[in-house]
Amino acid sequence: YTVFYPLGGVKGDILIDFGAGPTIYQLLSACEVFNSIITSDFLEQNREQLEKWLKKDPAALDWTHFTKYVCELEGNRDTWEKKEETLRRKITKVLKCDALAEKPFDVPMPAADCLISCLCLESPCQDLEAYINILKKLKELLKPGGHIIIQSILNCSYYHIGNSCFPHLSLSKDDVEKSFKEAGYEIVNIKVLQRSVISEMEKSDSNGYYSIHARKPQRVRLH
Ligand SMILES: C[S@@+](CC[C@H](N)C(=O)[O-])C[C@H]1O[C@@H](n2cnc3c(N)ncnc32)[C@H](O)[C@@H]1O
Repeated sequence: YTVFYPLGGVKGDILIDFGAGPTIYQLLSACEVFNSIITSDFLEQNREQLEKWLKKDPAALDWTHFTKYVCELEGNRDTWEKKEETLRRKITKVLKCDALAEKPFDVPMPAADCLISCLCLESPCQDLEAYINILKKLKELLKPGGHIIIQSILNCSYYHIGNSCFPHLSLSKDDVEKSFKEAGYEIVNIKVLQRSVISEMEKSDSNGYYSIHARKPQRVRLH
């Protein structure tokens, strides 16, 4: 939440959320500073969950706990209903995305001011080359000078949800920084938070979180 205006200065017209899963928590601050939000996920069942939340379907996931918390961080817990309404109004599309496809979206996309992606890219990417490749493809979705904000976990090779175990590309902070540079971004900031609880390692072997904010250069560099 500190990345977005007024604290971090990031704002604009169009925001893309890549690989949102069934979740909206990552858009709760952003919805105040973007006019239009395109959210997306690879799986149909996740996109259905997002549509349910948008339609206020009684079977939709309940995000009110998260909304109240974000409002509290922003200084006014009482405005949570207004914030949910703002977010519902600003999400204009729920699209299918695929990090491994030649084009991440199979429909024409408007150039975005910002793209965010949380806990997503390391699952489909099998190696560093694939991670750099998707970063390059995501850059094509941005306006010159556009922002990219990726948040995920570090040095993680697997994670469990319920009885399922998911593979995960294990990246160090150094790998992340090198990949963004290799993909042609200008890094604004990278933050790392070490994992404080080292119990429950059977659920995931990650040792921390990273959050990187980078920009597509304004102009193509001529070598
Ligand atoms: C751990 S979830 C993260 C969801 C959400 N962004 C969050 O922060 O909770 C990983 C997401 O990656 C998506 N995913 C898996 N393969 C993908 C692919 N090839 N392209 C894009 N997203 C993919 C999954 O559908 C899933 O929603």
